[in-house]
Formats: sequence, structure tokens, C-alpha cells
Amino acid sequence: MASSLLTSPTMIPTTGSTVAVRSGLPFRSSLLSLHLNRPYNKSSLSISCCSPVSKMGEASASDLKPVVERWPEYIPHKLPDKNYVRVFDTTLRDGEQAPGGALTPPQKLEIARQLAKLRVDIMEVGFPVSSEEEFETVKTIAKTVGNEVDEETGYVPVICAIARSKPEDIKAAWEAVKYAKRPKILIFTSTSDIHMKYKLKKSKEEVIEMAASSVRLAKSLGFVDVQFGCEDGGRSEKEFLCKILGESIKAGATTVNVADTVGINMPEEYGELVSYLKANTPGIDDVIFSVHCHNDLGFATANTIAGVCAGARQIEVTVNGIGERSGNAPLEEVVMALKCRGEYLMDGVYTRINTRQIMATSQLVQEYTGLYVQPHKPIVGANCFVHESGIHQDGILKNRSTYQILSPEDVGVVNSQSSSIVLGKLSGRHAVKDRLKEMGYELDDEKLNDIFSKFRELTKHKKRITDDDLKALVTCGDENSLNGANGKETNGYVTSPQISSVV
Ligand SMILES: CC(=O)SCCNC(=O)CCNC(=O)[C@H](O)C(C)(C)COP(=O)(O)OP(=O)(O)OC[C@H]1O[C@@H](n2cnc3c(N)ncnc32)[C@H](O)[C@@H]1OP(=O)(O)O
Ligand SMILES: CSCCC(=O)C(=O)O
Repeated sequence: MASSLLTSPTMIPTTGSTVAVRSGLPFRSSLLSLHLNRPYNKSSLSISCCSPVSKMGEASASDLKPVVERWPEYIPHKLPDKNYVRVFDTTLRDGEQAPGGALTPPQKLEIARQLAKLRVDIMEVGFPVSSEEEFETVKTIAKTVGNEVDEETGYVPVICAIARSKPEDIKAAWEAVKYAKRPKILIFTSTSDIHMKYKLKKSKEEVIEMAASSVRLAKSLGFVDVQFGCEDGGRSEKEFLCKILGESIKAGATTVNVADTVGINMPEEYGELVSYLKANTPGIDDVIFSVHCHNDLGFATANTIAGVCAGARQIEVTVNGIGERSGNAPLEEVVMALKCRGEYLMDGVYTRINTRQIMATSQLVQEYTGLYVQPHKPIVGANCFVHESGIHQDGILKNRSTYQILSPEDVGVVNSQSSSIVLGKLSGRHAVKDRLKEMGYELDDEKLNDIFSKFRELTKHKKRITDDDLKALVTCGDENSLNGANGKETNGYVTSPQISSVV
């Protein structure tokens, strides 16, 4: 490991959440950051990577003695500090709205438990008025996950249910989530001219009255934590948004959000909208401003970040970005972007997500929804920490920070060095030599060149060259033996028993 990647004990921040101390050894800030989810000493790190990445396997989690800090007190309308960004996960509500993504009640409960391990601040778990089954599922999550207080830290997730601006929805939401230690409601109404005219068929005045009376009803039922959200806020008149948000705050809302429901906004535009609303809405400084972005133009992550830069301090996200149409802002992308660049570019904003649970959560959601991510999906895709081209492999073998800005360990990827390097058509000598060395074959330059040219020949027939293939190249030597007894290939696969058929 390059010594520059090791950080000194003086880097431990004084305000972190969980400080991992590595006894008797130098501290490794990538490991620290896993637990802290707080930026560490700026001067210790250049822009070159998010948290120092090193050769794999240099430190094990068992070397760490965690010193645990208490979870900050949850006050619905107030943050523990100005840079704290609340994570409002809506995988079990907006995420489940993804076509084909429906979940069974036991699956929702298991995902809720996993979201608690991930340490989301708030989980929106369903739409209770929608059906008896949904009502019971939300109630079960409220009664169980919503009461499971982590003894060490005091963490317990807020359990939120969604409701239209309708008394029956709001009452159902209360009856379902009132069992949680921290129940919350998200009441939404449409604010764009298109939605008000064609969907709600209501005037602006009627919509404002619906919003304010709904918030008042929620308060009267017992909700302390009330979020009011503007559906299609991204296409709404700014002045009208200020008015309706102001009225909802006056009625008792503790958080407000403006959703880019149809994913039409661009980052600069959405950031400006948040800035405008923060500057012009009466009472806005006394509540939390939340952002909710969809991905129709591929800007959900960027827009969410733009919202945070403009002063929003709650992000509404889903695991793997699942949701209506092209989905919502992916939790893993926004959280890792904040973790990676929050200190440098965003004045030190941070979340308390346990990023080491990201991969496990992603996989659970993929399995239960049947919505699998593409290999190059940021953060959780199968290719995120894998290299096949020679120049990159060489760099990675010399020092991982040459081509990786994140540590796989940071997001819960257990990656041995060999599994992060795969051999194929574009691989180079360094990677082949290194793999052979791992397998116990030390080759001089002449032998390496010989094996490498056979390796390249083989890549014309196979996409992926395995350890068995390499072994065959070294032990069998000539190309005839590689091509099997009759020297023929079938379907592009080499038929020799010594050459594996994995492509
Ligand atoms: C942007 C979002 O993601 S919002 C959340 C979307 N999620 C879902 O729709 C999933 C759950 N939905 C459901 O189970 C059903 O749609 C239900 C139970 C909510 C309603 O079902 P139905 O009574 O059959 O109505 P349907 O879904 O066909 O139509 C929606 C109605 O809600 C009204 N509505 C929509 N948004 C709102 C709102 N924010 N406030 C008040 N009414 C609203 C519509 O105008 C329409 O009313 P109408 O019947 O008077 O024309
Ligand atoms: C206003 S947030 C709740 C509704 C929603 O999911 C959306 O508008 O995208």
C-alpha cells in the first residue's frame, strides 16, 4: 500500500458519528469514513479520490474497535446541524410504483428492516388508503421496525405513510403509522396548472384550501411530523408554490417538498427553484426543505444534488433508483456523491447512511422486485469495481486510486483483488503476469511474451479468460492443445476440456 494513503490519528473528526479506531496501527481514512459518513480533514485528502483507496485486503474490519456515538435527537422541523442531510427513503412507496415492482407484505417488512440497517432517517413505507393489505403492511412495519430502537446509538427510523389531500387518506395513514415511535405523514397535492386543471379539476384557491385543511386534519389526529408536498412542483408557477407552501407551514407542516414529478427539470433550473422558494416562502426557515426528483431525462441524481446545494436538507430517494417510469433519484448515488464531494463542493454536507449496507440493500431490492440493475449502474452495478482493459488494470495493480474514486468496501462490496481484474481482449501483460503469479506461476519476460501472445489469440474466441484457461496456456503450451483434440471450435467456444466454456 502506498504510504500516502495512510492517514494519521489526528484526522479523526471531533463531531463524527461512529469513529473506528484501529489499535496500534495507522488509521485508514477510507475505513474511518465508512463509519463516520462525515467528511474528514480536508487537507488530508486531495480531489483525486473520495476516500483513500488502497490495495485490497490491507486492513480487516476485525482490526477496528468502534467507538459509537448516539444518534442525534429527531426534531421533525429541525436538524441537528446545518449540514446534516436527512435521508427519506421511498423505496417501499414510490419505488414500489415501478411497473412490475410490486412487493408482498413479508418482502416489504424485510426490506424495511434492511433500510433500518442502512440507517435511513425516514422510510416512507406505503399508501395505507390504497388497500386493506397495504394498510396492514404499513401498520406491521410501524409496530415492528418503527419501534426497534438500536440500544447502542438510540437510532429508530421515522415511519411515514403517504396520503392525498383527502380526509379518508389522512385518517388511514394515522391509523396505520400511529404505532411507530416516530410516525410521519406525507400529504401531497398537485400544484401545476396542468394537474390542477385536468387531474384535480380545481382552482388554485380550492387547492390551497385542500392543502391547508389536510395539514390541519393530520395535526388534529395526532401527527407531530407532517410533510406537505407539491406534486408536479417542477412545472408549477413559483409564486403559487410560495403561497401554498406558506399556507401549509402556517397550518403546521414541519417539512415541505417540491417534487419534479415528471422528471422535466435540469439541475440549474431545479436548484434555482429551490433557492427561490427558500428565499420567498413565508416561514420556510422554520421547516425542513425536501427534494424529490424523477429520472425521465437522467437528471434525478444531479437535480437532487442541485437541490442540496441550494439549501434543501432532506433527500427523497429509492434504492437502485426504482420508481415510476424511469425511476427516482437512487439513494446510493446521491449518498455516495455527498460523501465523496460533500466536503469539497457543498460546504460539508453529510448523511448518516451506513454505506457499507448499500450493496446488501441493493441486492435485496433487486431480488424482491425483480428489477435488476445494469452492470454499469453507478455504485451497485456489477462492473463498478472491475477492470478489463490493460492500462487500467496496470494502474489498479500499482495503486487503486489511479482508476477508482470509491473503495468497494465503502459500499459493502467484498472484492478480492483478483475478482476486480478480469481478463479479456483488451487486457495487458501486467494483469496476465499478476494473475499467473497469484496462481503460482512466476514467468520471465520471454515466457510471459509467449504466453501473452497465446492469451491474445484465445481472446479472439472467448470473451472472458479464466484461471483454468491461463493454466492450460502455461501447462499445455501450443495452440493445438488449446483448441482441443481436433483443433476445432464450436460456436466461438474453444472445445478443449482444459479451456473453460465461461464466456
Ligand atoms: C406522484 C405520485 O407518485 S402519487 C402516488 C401514486 N400512487 C398510487 O397511485 C398508488 C396507490 N393508488 C391507489 O391504490 C389508488 O389509485 C387509490 C386507492 C389511491 C385511488 O383509487 P380510485 O379511487 O380508484 O381512484 P383513481 O386512482 O382511479 O383516481 C385518482 C383520484 O384521486 C384524485 N387525486 C389525485 N391526487 C390527488 C391529491 N393529491 N389530492 C386529492 N385527490 C387527488 C384524482 O383526481 C382522482 O380523483 P377523481 O376520482 O375525483 O377523479
Ligand atoms: C410530492 S411528493 C409525493 C408525490 C410523488 O411521489 C411525486 O410527486 O413524484
